[in-house]
Amino acid sequence: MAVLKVDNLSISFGGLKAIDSLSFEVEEKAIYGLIGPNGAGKTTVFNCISRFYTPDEGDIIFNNDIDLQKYRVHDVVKVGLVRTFQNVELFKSMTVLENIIIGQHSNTKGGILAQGLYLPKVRKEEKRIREKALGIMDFLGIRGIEHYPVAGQPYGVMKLIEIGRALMTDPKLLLLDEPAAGMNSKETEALTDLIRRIRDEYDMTIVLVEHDMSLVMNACERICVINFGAKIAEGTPAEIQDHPGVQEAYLGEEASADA
Ligand SMILES: Nc1ncnc2c1ncn2[C@@H]1O[C@H](COP(=O)(O)OP(=O)(O)OP(=O)(O)O)[C@@H](O)[C@H]1O
Repeated sequence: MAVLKVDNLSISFGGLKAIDSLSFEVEEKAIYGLIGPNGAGKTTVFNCISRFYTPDEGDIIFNNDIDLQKYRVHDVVKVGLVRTFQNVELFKSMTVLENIIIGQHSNTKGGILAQGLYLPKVRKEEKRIREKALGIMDFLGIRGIEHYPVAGQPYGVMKLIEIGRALMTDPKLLLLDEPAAGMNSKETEALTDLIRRIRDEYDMTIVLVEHDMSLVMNACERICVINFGAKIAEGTPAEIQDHPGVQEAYLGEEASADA
């Protein structure tokens, strides 16, 4: 079953067609990569799926029959879709644990009155949330820093905290925007393994945008390549590596960088 279906998606900014009739499907429990040269439109696709942008044309169907365009940006998490950002978006003066717990905000049980009176069920709920966050920190290998502020943490750790916050929402689909950016090769290797473990242990589907080809080729089972907002190839990592159109798109990028 396709957990995400992007059908004929287009969006323009002024005269620029950032996404051009793009279609792709992501099977349940897949790790799916969306790649392409700088400015190809990858983050724009994520922004359309997660409702930051409203496309000019096309459909985005989640979990078989949920039309995501009927949801507002802060409601998509309730249907099981969550994303991380290219530039880490965290509350830097708050602690690591507080940042992770914020992810649970949409799923908290207990009404305003119960919370205001701090009734036993609210205390029990807080304990449950705290234990869940600490369990996620254990899983991510960042236990022990829960009471430190996020500011001052290494960039690679901040990326993990952002993933932890996303996991708190029990997503069915996780969108990772450049999870390896700013990581060294050892951290990227560990992240590749972690992405697979997240899929397996949390039983979810992952779509990632990434420039680091070692992560893309080792973590993803299927890859969609876009350039100038349009799909130029789709297939397994081996098929994508051998695809002449893909090599050309990336070589074009190198040539313009050299100029
Ligand atoms: N809000 C916006 N207003 C105007 N143009 C935009 C907007 N968002 C994206 N674009 C343009 O759309 C195109 C695609 O941008 P996008 O950020 O999606 O590319 P990308 O593939 O994610 O790039 P990179 O790999 O460099 O992050 C670019 O030309 C960008 O300048």
